[in-house]
Amino acid sequence: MKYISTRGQAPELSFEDAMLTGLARDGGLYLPDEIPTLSKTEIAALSGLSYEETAFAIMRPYIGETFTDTEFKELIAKAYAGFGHAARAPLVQLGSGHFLLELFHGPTLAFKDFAMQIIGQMFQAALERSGKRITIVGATSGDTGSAAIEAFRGLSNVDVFILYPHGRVSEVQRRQMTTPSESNVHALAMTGDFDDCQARVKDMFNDFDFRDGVSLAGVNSINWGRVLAQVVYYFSSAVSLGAPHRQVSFTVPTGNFGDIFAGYIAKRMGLPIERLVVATNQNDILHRCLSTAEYRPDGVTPSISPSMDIQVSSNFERALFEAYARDAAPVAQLMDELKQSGFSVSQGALQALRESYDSGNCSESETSKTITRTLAETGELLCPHSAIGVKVAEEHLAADTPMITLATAHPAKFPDAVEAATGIRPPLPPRMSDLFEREERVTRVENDLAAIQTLIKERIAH
Ligand SMILES: Cc1ncc(COP(=O)(O)O)c(C=O)c1O
Ligand SMILES: N[C@@H](CCOP(=O)(O)O)C(=O)O
Repeated sequence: MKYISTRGQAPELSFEDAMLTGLARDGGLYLPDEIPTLSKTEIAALSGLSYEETAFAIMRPYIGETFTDTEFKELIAKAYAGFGHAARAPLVQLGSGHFLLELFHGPTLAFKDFAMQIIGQMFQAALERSGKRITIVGATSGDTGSAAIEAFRGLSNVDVFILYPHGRVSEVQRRQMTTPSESNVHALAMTGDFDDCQARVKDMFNDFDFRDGVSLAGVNSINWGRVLAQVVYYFSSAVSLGAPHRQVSFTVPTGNFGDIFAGYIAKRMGLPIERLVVATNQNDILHRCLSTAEYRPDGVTPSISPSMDIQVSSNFERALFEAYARDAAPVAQLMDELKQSGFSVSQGALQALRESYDSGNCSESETSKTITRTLAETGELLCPHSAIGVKVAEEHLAADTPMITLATAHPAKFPDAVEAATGIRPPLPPRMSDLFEREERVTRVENDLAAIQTLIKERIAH
């Protein structure tokens, strides 16, 4: 299988190279040249498998010769061994036809662990083989950064730099990034919002001297490997509710569009998904675009769901590529327009997007009320991001099709918002109970590309 760029001007790569490359050299995102499909019989055969076995079955067709079957099974086993729940991604029932997929039992308590843990294993194996050393630079609104640091801390052939928006992540998220003591971990608190952090990361990829000089790699969901690993839990959850003999729908709290795009891939692979619902917070550019065709970022407004405070949604580019029938030219054109004031999606592409995705948004007060009400009605304590999913899902429930809402983070990552809504301050799991006593190590940086590049070069020279 070959990987192609959404902008059509970068070399085609193997899985291993696409994974280690991150952003394509034309600024686009890599996607497989064709999406493999599973027959009904093959999907039915997933029933009763462990999460690890399902991960192998779903991801294997994409990885080509990168790992042997035995190697890949070992990497998967190591990736999920540290999860705090035997099912890895348990499904709980919230109400009639409505289920919650708990994706927060990994080491950093957010869904990012599902992909980052296996990416960490795959990077390590590939780097050990090649003897190469890389510099990972990532942008985070809180969860990707902590998951990446957890996956790469202490590795001798990797430095990991994480840019997060200063003052705009929760204290737990910040401490998860600033308290690891390993010298290859570099938490950078940048002035600005998540979109600024992500833009600087993309600038670094587009500066080829810098990129090649530091052997830059990316673990944001610009990396296809991240999206691929997230496809697995769509299959595991749908099959446990009766797929492929029954359709299911999903609602996904959405920011950078990686998670819901993984659902789209699952559907293209043959999983009978009736609807994929994009749930946004007040930074609802995706909902507005799906409603009006207009994609015009107007600044991020901080919310109680900070991980979704995003207006320049990276993976929407992959969705556009599919909506334009994989024609890279209009996608490249729209991405150029995005650098100015934004763009309008053509009517044909809008129709294609609407065939794939429904959408809804959720205000701050609705988010809080949903946390309060869900606890009272079901006993489930939601994080604000998951609450947005639940609220929007409730607006899209259909009589005959079960709805699965993705619970993307543990409530203890956002204790202030949860306590304000319920009076309960959710405790951290015992393994993290000393998080607030650990010493923090962080560098404050301005939104200044050259200064950040200099800092990175100086740090890796040591
Ligand atoms: C807790 C949480 N929920 C939802 C999202 C949105 O996911 P995505 O960016 O894949 O759309 C994120 C981060 O992006 C997150 O950290
Ligand atoms: N919400 C994310 C934002 C980055 O998303 P990614 O999936 O592209 O890494 C975060 O928590 O950092």
